[in-house]
Amino acid sequence: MTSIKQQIEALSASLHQHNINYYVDDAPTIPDAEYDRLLHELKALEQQHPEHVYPDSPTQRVGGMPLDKFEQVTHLKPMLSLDNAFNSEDIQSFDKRNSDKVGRIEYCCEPKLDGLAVSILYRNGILERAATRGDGNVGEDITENVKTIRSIPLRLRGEFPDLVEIRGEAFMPKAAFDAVNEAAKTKGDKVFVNPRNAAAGSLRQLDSRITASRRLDFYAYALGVVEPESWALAEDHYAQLQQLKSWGLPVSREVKVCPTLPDVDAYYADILTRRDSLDYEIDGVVIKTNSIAQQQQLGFVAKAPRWAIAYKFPAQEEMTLLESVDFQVGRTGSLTPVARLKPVFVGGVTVSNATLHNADEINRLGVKVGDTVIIRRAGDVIPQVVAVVKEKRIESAEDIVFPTQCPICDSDIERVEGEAVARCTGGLFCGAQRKEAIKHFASRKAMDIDGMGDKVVEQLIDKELVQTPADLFGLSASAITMLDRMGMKSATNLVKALEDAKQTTLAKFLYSLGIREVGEATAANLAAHFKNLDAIKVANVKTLIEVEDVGVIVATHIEHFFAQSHNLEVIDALLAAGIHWPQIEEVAEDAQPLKGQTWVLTGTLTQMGRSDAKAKLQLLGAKVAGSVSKKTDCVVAGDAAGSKLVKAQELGIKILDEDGLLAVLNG
Ligand SMILES: NC(=O)c1ccc[n+]([C@@H]2O[C@H](COP(=O)([O-])OP(=O)(O)OC[C@H]3O[C@@H](n4cnc5c(N)ncnc54)[C@H](O)[C@@H]3O)[C@@H](O)[C@H]2O)c1
Ligand SMILES: [Zn+2]
Repeated sequence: MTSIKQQIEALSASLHQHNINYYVDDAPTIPDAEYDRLLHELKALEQQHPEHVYPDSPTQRVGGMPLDKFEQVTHLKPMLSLDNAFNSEDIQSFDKRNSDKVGRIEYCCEPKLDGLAVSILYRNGILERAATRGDGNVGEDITENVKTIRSIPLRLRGEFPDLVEIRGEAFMPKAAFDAVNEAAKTKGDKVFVNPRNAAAGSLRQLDSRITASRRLDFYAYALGVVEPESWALAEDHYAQLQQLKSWGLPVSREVKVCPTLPDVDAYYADILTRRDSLDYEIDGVVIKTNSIAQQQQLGFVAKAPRWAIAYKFPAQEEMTLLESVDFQVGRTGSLTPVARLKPVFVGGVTVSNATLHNADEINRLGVKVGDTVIIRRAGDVIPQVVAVVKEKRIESAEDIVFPTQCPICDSDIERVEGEAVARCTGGLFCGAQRKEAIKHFASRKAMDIDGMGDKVVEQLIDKELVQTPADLFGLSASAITMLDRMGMKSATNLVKALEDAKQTTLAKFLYSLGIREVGEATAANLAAHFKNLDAIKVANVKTLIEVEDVGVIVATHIEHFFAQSHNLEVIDALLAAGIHWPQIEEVAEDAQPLKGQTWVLTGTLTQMGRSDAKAKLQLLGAKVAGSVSKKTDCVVAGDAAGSKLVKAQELGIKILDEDGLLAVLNG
């Protein structure tokens, strides 16, 4: 059995290490809730065994420590932490303990901003020095960085003391946090776990240009040292904050005087409901004794004032076990790994699933099945796995393996090089992709089935009248009348529209299959190049990239699509249903009058889409380029054509308007 002393030492050592991770490296490895539990455990042990309370215990000292890469600043008055309360009873006993000593207390309530404490010294109204809290006695000189925060005045306004120290919270607004992490992910840099760590990491930069780019903000919440001491400060905390405001310092609009405890509870409840809509993170409210005289009577304990308390909100980060990973197929075939978690209460709800996004994200996190992970749920945002608690990794933890077959339709899964997302290639057949596939198939630029809108498609699938596009052509008018607001007349019209749609072109048919990245223009190029469907079915990447505008990625998608037997079955069924198109004639050289020419399209065409025009020009043999150069043979200038038209004029290149183009196309 370990002795109490050993237990206390082990807990202290662990908390000390977590303090370093959090305050020095800005990279905690466990969620705050877990840290708080460990600290609570230590406090309880120390209470039972006061002989083992050491002066350097994490319960006795502010957790931070100044880094020696910064100049050190000794605070004129220590910067302390706050005691925590987690429920209304905690607040009641806080109030009772204090009012027993000093009589009835009025409170001032403020949001507990989730950033880091900063002290700013103004001498004769000029910002002289700014420092972090550090270990409470010695902080770091971050003057240059603090000066980059736009809301902090470099010079005070109005009437102010000769020397005044302002204390407040520097924080990173939610939007700035998202932007910083988005950019870091793109660059493959380290991602911050939460806005607090991001703010601390940004403010403790040796290069203040980096700090400036991070869009930090600041709210003042207290006065430190003031000289001369006789200077007329207001007598309560709320009024002092108004003084700070009159000097030009930003003060939160949410600060409120709460005369009674029920007012305090109401304040807490109100701001908790608005937590998600605030521009910045808060992790609770700070309840302060409003009267400065009462504050002085109450004084301090080891590392916190007796006259204030932090009333914490439910944690937004928790840790739990990742039990398994499932793969969901989205409506466009994308495969999303979903973490199945041991249920955990976080952000006010019980969470048992979290998205892992894609393979890149899994690699970035280095997460395995069987790991203990940190889950973050802030507001309505879907729960995220933000980190692995590496120290809790078990030996039997297993790598997450992506399936090679679609869990819904068993088609091959492809992950094209350079793309983060893996996808099911069974687009025409896959149950997960059915609705999107058929909506696309029926759309105007594809098979152009009149009256087959999105709503109709959705109902046909929901009522299980249709599973693949081929089933559309077997629909009877009486079956169609089962849909909402579909009388016999409209149903008959729809059957007729289906019949009419069977007559199409190879290009439209290819486009309607919904092959990834095969748009109208590519479909037209494929049709013109291969001239019949059978040739396209057996084409491979090597032969496909010979087609105008088809690169390796598109070619890979096409090859994979036609390699799926289920897709081929649906195509056969479509042809059996009577879909047909005119044979594409071998185009003789002289039928390609624009062979060897380079054309450029610019401006808006009113009678056809740009991609249509491009495909038609290509059929006539022209190459269609994106920019004008000396090698350009002709520029088609639609409405509002701009710089390309000007350049063509400068180079003396032939210019056609839309009518001119139509004349060429219609031969
Ligand atoms: N995950 C980890 O490994 C780890 C390690 C260490 C600490 N922590 C977390 O850090 C927190 C403890 O940190 P702490 O000691 O810095 O204290 P704290 O953040 O709980 O409370 C004190 C701080 O609140 C801030 N504050 C915000 N708004 C304020 C306001 N209106 N008035 C006054 N102060 C305001 C100040 O910066 C002050 O220093 C806990 O939540 C703990 O879980 C986590
Ligand atoms: Zn599938």
